[in-house]
Amino acid sequence: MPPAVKMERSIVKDNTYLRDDKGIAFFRSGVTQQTRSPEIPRLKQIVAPHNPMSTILITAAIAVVIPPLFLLYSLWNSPLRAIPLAPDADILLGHLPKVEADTGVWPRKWSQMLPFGVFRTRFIFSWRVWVTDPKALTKILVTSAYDYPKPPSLIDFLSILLGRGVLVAEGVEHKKQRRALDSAFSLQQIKDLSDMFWSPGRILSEKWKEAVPSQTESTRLDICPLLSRCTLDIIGLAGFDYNFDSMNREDDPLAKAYNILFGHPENAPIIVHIVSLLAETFPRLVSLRNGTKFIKNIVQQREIVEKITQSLLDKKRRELKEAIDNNTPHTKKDILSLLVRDNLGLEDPLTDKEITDQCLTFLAAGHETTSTALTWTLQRLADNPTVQEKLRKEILEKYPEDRNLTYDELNNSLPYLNAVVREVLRIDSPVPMTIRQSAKDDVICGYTIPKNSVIMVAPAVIHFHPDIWGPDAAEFKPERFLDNNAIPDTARTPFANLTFLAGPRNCIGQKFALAEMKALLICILRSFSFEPDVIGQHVERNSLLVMRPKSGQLHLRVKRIEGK
Ligand code: HEM
Repeated sequence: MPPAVKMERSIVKDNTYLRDDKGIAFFRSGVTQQTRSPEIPRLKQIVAPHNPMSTILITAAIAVVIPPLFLLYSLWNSPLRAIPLAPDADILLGHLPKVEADTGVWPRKWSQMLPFGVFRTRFIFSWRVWVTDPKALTKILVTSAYDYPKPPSLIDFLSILLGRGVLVAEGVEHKKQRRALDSAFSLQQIKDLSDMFWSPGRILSEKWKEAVPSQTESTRLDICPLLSRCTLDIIGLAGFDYNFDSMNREDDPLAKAYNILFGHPENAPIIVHIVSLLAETFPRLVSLRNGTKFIKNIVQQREIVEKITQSLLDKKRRELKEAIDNNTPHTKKDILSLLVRDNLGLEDPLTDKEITDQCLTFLAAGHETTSTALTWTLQRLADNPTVQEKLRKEILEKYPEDRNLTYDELNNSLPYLNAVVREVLRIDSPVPMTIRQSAKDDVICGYTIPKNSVIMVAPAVIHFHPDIWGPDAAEFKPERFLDNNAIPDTARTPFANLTFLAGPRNCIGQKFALAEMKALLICILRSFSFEPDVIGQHVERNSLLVMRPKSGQLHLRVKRIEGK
């Protein structure tokens, strides 16, 4: 017979009790045989007060109460509380609803009413530090860029979407990838690629002509879908010589998987948003997010994309090998072909996975950014008929014949087009804000920034600040980019204009994007004029990664240009 003490312990530990009319029977986990103890009266005394339900309730109460208390205490105790706080916070959600409403509008107001340089908002349980001061931005984006990575929970989410391409990689991994990509995005390379913009641009025009039959009356048209398909086709061709042909057909497997991946990330279930926020403080919670149906579906689609991009990579390798074996020039111009070629000569070459992850990265970074930039351009032109007319006149006078312009012609011969594009990208930056998290303690604008603080870098705020861009900062005025003297000294730093960010993580595709926007605008403005659907209508914006119209649509009244 085992000693009484030993039995007591095993019962309490096993925690599985049954009471019968003769006393207490206890079971060991996994042991089916019922054992009865002669020590029953004493055991009864020990075990009887334990009610499993109350234990569960107490544990649940602790689990619900302790983390918020801990978070509240961290908020209250944070050195970030010395930074000026934006007003208008909701008691529970803080500034989150206002920051999410109509991109940039509220943070812009706060930045202009609080002292210049830095201010703070609250997202439920965590502070966000918004930086507008150029010296501080130099540190965050350039001199200490690798000490301000993207927040780990964002990296985790982006890795699920994109793999670990250059947009997601951090530190040495990022430096390696960026070096490997540099020559594929060199000026010469972009010049070679710019011929690829014209054919999709003309298909877009033809499609719109079908939708806008009359030359005398305007037609109400949602301009978003075809602009989006057109830039998808361009990045497919330029990125990896892949023809989605998405303006003509909808059954391409890569386009289908990609559209599910990136369709509408803002439609993710609320649990995904909440866990993402909490994961800033409790990183392990990301596993909860990753178990959702939403994320599992994303992983499935990414696997489809990965199979296709791997077969594209194999094709590029075969083409390169053939050229080498036959001693013929390797004439492929797409970014993936160049990456495969350049990779051969690298001391520390990219792995297959690193290369295929770049394909998804190019799609994600280079598709919606450019199409939404064009969406906002057409809206600005519709609202500003004088600018629209002046721009069309410049294009038609300089190039009456419809032909493919070279990169140099696009860049150097149409100053007003250049000014319009730069102004739209300033005032309607497609990436209106980006987010970083300090990897160590630091001091910014004289304030202590402890490790793990979340930093907001927001073109949608900086570009509207009168202390940087002058009193007309909020106005759409392409002319400011025609006359160098019209730009105040405070705006003549890379940190005043952050559409493509700055520093080692700036947009690698910016020359490509500018040339693409110009080529497509030429194709469009030759054939169509635009008016607002409703005069004076404000189009609300929404941005998870890219700033789109909130409704997902933008209707304009479109008319054919006579004779075109
Ligand atoms: C108007 C169009 C575009 C805008 C406004 C834009 C803006 C940006 C911004 C703000 C970033 C930095 C994001 C961050 O670190 O938080 C970025 C990064 C990037 N962009 Fe663009 N982009 C545009 C078009 C393109 C195109 C066409 C491509 C490719 C062909 C491209 C490729 C990339 C890549 C690969 C990165 C990651 C760079 C790195 O982290 O080293 N972008 N872009």
